[in-house]
Amino acid sequence: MEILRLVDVHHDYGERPVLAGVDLGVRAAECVALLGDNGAGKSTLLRIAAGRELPVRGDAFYRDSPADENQPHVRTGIAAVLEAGACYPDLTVREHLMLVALAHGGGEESQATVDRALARHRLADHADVLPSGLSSGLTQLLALATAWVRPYDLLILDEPEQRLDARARTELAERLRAAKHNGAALLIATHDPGLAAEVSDHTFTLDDGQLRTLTAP
Ligand SMILES: Nc1ncnc2c1ncn2[C@@H]1O[C@H](COP(=O)(O)OP(=O)(O)OP(=O)(O)O)[C@@H](O)[C@H]1O
Repeated sequence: MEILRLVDVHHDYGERPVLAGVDLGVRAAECVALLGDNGAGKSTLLRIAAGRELPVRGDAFYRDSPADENQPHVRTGIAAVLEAGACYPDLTVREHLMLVALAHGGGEESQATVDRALARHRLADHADVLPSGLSSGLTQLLALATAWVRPYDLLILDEPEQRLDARARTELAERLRAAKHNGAALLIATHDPGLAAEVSDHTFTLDDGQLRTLTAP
């Protein structure tokens, strides 16, 4: 079944159209990757898919109901790591992840879940560090780790590879494939065609506000 569906989505910020009739479906256990030039509209599309922004025309559906982050079931089901997330300056890496795990109902399992996420994101040695003490790559890994300590069935990531070194990028691809094999639907925007080729079932470029198929299975 389609977890995410965009139907004839149009969006603009004033005069210039950013999205001009986008149709897209993402099924369970499927990854869709978006490539495209700077300013092509990828982040805009992802924000609409995550229910953080309403399109000026057309519809975005999460599991057949409007994708609207004000709805609790949408926040429960969609894990989105988009533009640089907000950090609490006085919470450590571990405390950030515990906060997310507990807020999403992790309960007694949260500690073990967070320990696994720290290890898998190479953050174990930085668990007690404050955000101001993290490098840009480790900050990105913390943002990505927040999605791994909570349940979701739709994962939306905007340029998840940014600022990661080669090994971290390889590990990211492994985690994304694992998430897909566990049944999640994935939508990612990336400037790394290699990452798209490694993890996606369908890759599109966003050009003149429209999706064009780059590869098909
Ligand atoms: N909040 C906003 N207000 C006004 N214009 C915006 C806003 N957000 C995006 N835009 C504009 O919409 C267009 C698409 O931006 P968007 O960030 O979606 O592109 P992108 O494909 O993600 O780019 P990049 O690869 O550089 O991240 C750009 O021209 C951008 O300047």
